[in-house]
Amino acid sequence: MLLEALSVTKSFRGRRGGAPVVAVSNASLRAEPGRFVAIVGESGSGKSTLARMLLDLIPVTDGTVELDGHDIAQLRGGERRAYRRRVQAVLQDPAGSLNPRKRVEQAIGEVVRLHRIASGRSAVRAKVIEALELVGMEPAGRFLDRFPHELSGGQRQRVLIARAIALGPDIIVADEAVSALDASVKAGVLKVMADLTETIGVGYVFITHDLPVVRKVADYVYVMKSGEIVEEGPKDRLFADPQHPYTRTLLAAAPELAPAD
Ligand SMILES: Nc1ncnc2c1ncn2[C@@H]1O[C@H](COP(=O)(O)OP(=O)(O)OP(=O)(O)O)[C@@H](O)[C@H]1O
Repeated sequence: MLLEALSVTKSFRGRRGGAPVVAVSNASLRAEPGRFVAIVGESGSGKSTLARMLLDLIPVTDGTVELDGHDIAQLRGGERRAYRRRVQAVLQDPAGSLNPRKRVEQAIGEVVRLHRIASGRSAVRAKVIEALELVGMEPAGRFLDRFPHELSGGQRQRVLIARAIALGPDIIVADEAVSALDASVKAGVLKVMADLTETIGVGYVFITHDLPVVRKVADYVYVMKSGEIVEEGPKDRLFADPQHPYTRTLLAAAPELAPAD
């Protein structure tokens, strides 16, 4: 399975007749199962817009997003539903990704039913428990009846990850998924995410402005600036020998990440 953005551009209509905003310009990237790909760049560089195009939430203005060589804009009905299952979003919890009135079992269980991963109360529950265990929430039974406000920030983020992996995705597009967490909690959640590339073989497009995070977990890095990908490469190469002045500036400004707990 291969997910690609091929020279994608997104422009938004300018406010009150102003010039259009080109949020993403001619960007190409590749993501595949088992691989941790990161997109870094400062606020407003177009990362979230690129993520939303990959997730099929907004259409591209130009270029294509392709799954195994098929333009996702052409997908219909069942094919589009399958895409929505295979490419999952994990956003940061403060964005209101979890409904405050739903318990953990319901929050995860309802997407499991919706995508027909399992049906029947006990099969759905088993799937929910399996997903919670994969993100380190053990014993999972303790968390099933909790509401989001009864969980810590790190636990809420794990529930969001569990909800995504319960569907057996190939790729998770994570937009600032750990950015709001305290340093030590962040390291734990990151480790859970990184481990999933091996335990279930999921791949990531991990969007962040946080370079220490990238340094810790990414295999391959794309650097975005003003809507363009200005540099890309395997993490070790990029950190050891940044080519673009913007990448060098980013690296110079990055603090160290706290050690994992
Ligand atoms: N719906 C929209 N209408 C108009 N302009 C938009 C829209 N969405 C994003 N933009 C603009 O596109 C540019 C890129 O925004 P985007 O949110 O993709 O950047 P980002 O790198 O994700 O930043 P952040 O880290 O702050 O979320 C910004 O100039 C933003 O104002």
